[in-house]
Amino acid sequence: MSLSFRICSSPLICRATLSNGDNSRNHHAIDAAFIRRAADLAEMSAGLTSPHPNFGCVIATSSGKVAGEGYLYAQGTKPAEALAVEAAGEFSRGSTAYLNMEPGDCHGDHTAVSALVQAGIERVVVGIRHPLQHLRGSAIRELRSQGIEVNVLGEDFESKVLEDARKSCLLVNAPLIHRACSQVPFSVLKYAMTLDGKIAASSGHAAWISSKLSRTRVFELRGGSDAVIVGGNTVRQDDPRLTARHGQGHTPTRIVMTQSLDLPEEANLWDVSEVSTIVVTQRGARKSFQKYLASKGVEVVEFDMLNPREVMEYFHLRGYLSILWECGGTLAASAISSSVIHKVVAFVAPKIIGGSKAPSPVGDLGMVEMTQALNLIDVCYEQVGPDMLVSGYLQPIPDLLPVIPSEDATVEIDPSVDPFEPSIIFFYKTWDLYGSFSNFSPHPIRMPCGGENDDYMTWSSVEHYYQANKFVGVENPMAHDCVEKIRTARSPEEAALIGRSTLRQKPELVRNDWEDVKIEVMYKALKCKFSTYPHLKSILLSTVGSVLVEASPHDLFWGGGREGEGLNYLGRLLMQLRSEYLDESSVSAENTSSA
Ligand SMILES: NC(=O)C1=CN([C@@H]2O[C@H](COP(=O)(O)OP(=O)(O)OC[C@H]3O[C@@H](n4cnc5c(N)ncnc54)[C@H](OP(=O)(O)O)[C@@H]3O)[C@@H](O)[C@H]2O)C=CC1
Ligand SMILES: Nc1c(N[C@@H]2O[C@H](COP(=O)(O)O)[C@@H](O)[C@H]2O)[nH]c(=O)[nH]c1=O
Repeated sequence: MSLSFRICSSPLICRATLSNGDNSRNHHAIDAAFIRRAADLAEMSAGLTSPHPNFGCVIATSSGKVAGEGYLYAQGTKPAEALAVEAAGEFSRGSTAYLNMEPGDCHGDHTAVSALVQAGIERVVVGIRHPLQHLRGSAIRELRSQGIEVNVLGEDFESKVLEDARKSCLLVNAPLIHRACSQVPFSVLKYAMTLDGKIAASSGHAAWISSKLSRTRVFELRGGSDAVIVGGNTVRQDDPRLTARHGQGHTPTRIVMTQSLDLPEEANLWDVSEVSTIVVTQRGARKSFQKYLASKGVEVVEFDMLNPREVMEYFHLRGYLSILWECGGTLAASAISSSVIHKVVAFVAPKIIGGSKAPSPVGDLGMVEMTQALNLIDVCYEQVGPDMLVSGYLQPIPDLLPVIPSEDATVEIDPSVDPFEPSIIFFYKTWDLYGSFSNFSPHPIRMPCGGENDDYMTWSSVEHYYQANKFVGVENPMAHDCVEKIRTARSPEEAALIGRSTLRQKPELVRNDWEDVKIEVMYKALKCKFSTYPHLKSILLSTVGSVLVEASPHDLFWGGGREGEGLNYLGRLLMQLRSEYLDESSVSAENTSSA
């Protein structure tokens, strides 16, 4: 079965026609086709302004007619959903709205949600949930609370055709999804090469390999990126402009990566009258040239270790979502080796230039056998004028299902958690609302000291017990001293300080099996604490259904990390304990009722 669209302008009544005439039975195919259309619309907003989430919306009537469409023009402009219902007018009432992605903003009068509600939309189909943790699920909940049926692909129903449609939604917002899941911007390596695999002649001359049409596509790619990056050699060789001459809004920042800072005094990139340029270099490189660049308005950023990963982490922190790499093979190889390149876009021109010294798109990666070659995924082929455009991903788009902070395994640990709409309780400092979950909370526990005699001792906090256990059982008087120092430490902070610094400075005092037993040690201490203090157990049980996350930005093992990158083992152990207490109480309730 095939589905075809005719897009009309005003009055925007278009038709999605099922070729076999049956438009009632195959709902999945219809939903999938409209969602793909919403993703195509979303794609249109890429590059009109600085990259932002791309939103598209299709309003379809119950008979499968497209009544209205819209896409977000730029951040702060009318939501795609509002544009679509406006276009659909009275046809919105009772219709279905197809959204490539859950809207972020759902409170107030001029949001996507209010537009859909006020227009009388009956059903909303969402391609993917919003990838950012703090926004995910809110709009869906709000729509449902207003009585609108909401279906999310992959959650409410699954099929191959819907999975493909969902993928198009992931792809159209790949940079945002990467931002939500990793510490680097989404990076695309683009190059133009001859049929014999050269990106320039042996002389270094490269203007031009690809056709004018292909180069226009490059302008569009630039327009959809936050920044374009090249290496020092490309600046010396090509004197590029790297502007997005596609006639529309956004122009990306230009970035030059150079170790030597041995760059020409006159270069197109030093003209920052329309677009800015940032030069990233090794700390201390050519200070006088740095001053010269600064006088031209070029920003220079020094790095202790100039490498693609450090540079990408830096631009991630500066808020960059997507980067287009237009460098030569030397820097490209370094970037691929550092795993910062996610997608490759190659224009292959039907030309042969030859030359054993002519540069190729990717320098040495240290591979010696074809079995080591990197295989692209989701490869696309497209003819652009005389050239062939081959693109594909070096790394898959991270999937968003199911979404639990820090670890998908949370649901396995605690089945009471809804994998799709987890409510999250963060705890960290002892004075916070759930501060008693912290290991630093002032709740002494009585536990065996772990030595040979296994006498019970009182530990001022879980932290005291946990830190001391690093050195328990080690046949060294200094280890015994350390345990005692930690046990008598005046605060959990002091206990942590002694434990952590001794582990770093005198690793020989740490028990050999520490890495294997530390989770068990923590679990026992937590179990003792929550069993000793009934009111703490009640607080823990009151959180049923919520994900517990220790909001430590530094501790990526016990805590959830700054952006959910931590393993959150403390949160996980507390959820496990909660689950066990729940099981115990349901067993005792059963016993009481059967007695
Ligand atoms: N057809 C096409 O699509 C393209 C063709 N070209 C052509 O390629 C040739 C240049 O290729 P190439 O020499 O590989 O140029 P690159 O753009 O890869 O520049 C390499 C330079 O990048 C800088 N650099 C900074 N950090 C690193 C790092 N960690 N690893 C590697 N490099 C780093 C260094 O600059 P420094 O020496 O200043 O310290 C290095 O010399 C030119 O002939 C150009 O015309 C270039 C781009 C695209
Ligand atoms: N030679 C070559 C490309 N080269 C890339 O384009 C840069 C020049 O950009 P600009 O100065 O803005 O026109 C150059 O430094 C290099 O990064 N690109 C292509 O699409 N096709 C080509 O054939």
